[in-house]
Amino acid sequence: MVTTTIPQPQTTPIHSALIVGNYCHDVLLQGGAVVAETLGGAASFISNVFTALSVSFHLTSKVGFDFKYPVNHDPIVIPSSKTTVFHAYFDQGHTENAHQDRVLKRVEVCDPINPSDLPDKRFDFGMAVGVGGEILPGTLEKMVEICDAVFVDIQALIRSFDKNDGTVKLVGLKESGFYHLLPRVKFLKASSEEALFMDVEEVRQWCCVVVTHGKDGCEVFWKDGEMKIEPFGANQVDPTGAGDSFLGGLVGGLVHGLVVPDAALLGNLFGSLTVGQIGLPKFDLRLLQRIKDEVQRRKLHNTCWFEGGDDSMSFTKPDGHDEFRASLASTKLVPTCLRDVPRSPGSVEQVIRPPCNGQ
Ligand SMILES: Nc1ncnc2c1ncn2[C@@H]1O[C@H](COP(=O)(O)OP(=O)(O)OP(=O)(O)O)[C@@H](O)[C@H]1O
Ligand SMILES: O[C@H]1[C@H](O)[C@@H](O)[C@H](O)[C@@H](O)[C@H]1O
Repeated sequence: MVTTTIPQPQTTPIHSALIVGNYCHDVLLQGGAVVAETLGGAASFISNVFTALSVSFHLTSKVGFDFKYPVNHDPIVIPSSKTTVFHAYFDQGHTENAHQDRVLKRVEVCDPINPSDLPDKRFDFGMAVGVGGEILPGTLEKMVEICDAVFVDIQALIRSFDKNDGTVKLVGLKESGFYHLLPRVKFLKASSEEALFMDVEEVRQWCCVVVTHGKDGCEVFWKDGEMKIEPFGANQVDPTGAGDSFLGGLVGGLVHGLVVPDAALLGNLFGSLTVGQIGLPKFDLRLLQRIKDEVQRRKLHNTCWFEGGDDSMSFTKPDGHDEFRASLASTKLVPTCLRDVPRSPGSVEQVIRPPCNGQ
């Protein structure tokens, strides 16, 4: 019998995604002076990358009556509360238990996100991406119940805040109150500073762990192996949100059918694009189109790894990985034009002067 294969149309898979974490106001300070004020929060950086990559999502975020930025996905406004505010001090780095490149202080805090604030429906995947302690253990528990796969930024779990001045400190993951939920989490992202507060060897038995290393790229750890993923060059002016955009790029890549090592390259690319701008980055439209074209050409799956694809295949560095990296790097080489830059949410930020010079 002769059989024919009907060619399938090239479409972007539709997924239902849930992002959970509060928007915040970021104030960048250097030498005792305010150098910029911008929209912040991992939820805003990730939404920005998802929108750039045409990934649709539902967002649960809380802000206060004073929230001052336009956003595409409306937050829940709490009339009796102020919006969470972080002050980032760029000349006080290298203190014990703090971010290496800056000291962060949470100077206002909005209400936590309760389990009852989450929608009563199921999602293909969810992202727990709090910044100010707003995600409670019960909230993460509900997320793992209503989402088929959950991605977690460890900063949502291990931050504590000094009682007097709000300085961000980190606690061990085991002591965080979230540890028992890790076997139900698919993916945990940590910066190299945050990774010191977890036992990577233990956690990788349960979920995929990715550790970001700033300008040196990232490492992916899973049960049976690990892999270093090369970075992209950048002229860093503000590191804020690099990890968030990284996570947006990585998950966006998985949604588009990339395997984990290739998706991590996309994460590195969006991290590098973010450090080159102050606050929430604006992506050039032609650059985005080139990135999306490369991703479409590269995708090896029609389903995602987190939808139960072949694990061994998803974690092996596939043939053509280095060529994919080179083609992504080349998307940045074509000169961009300011008039192509879309006005994204948060574009009314006030920038007074850059917080740090390129390295
Ligand atoms: N200077 C840089 N040059 C190129 N790429 C960078 C640079 N800094 C960060 N990146 C990219 O962004 C990713 C995340 O950066 P980083 O490790 O600093 O995260 P983070 O500490 O969580 O960031 P943040 O807390 O500021 O959001 C890195 O893995 C890398 O791919
Ligand atoms: O906007 C930033 C960003 O989301 C960072 O990832 C987070 O560490 C900060 O707390 C926040 O203010």
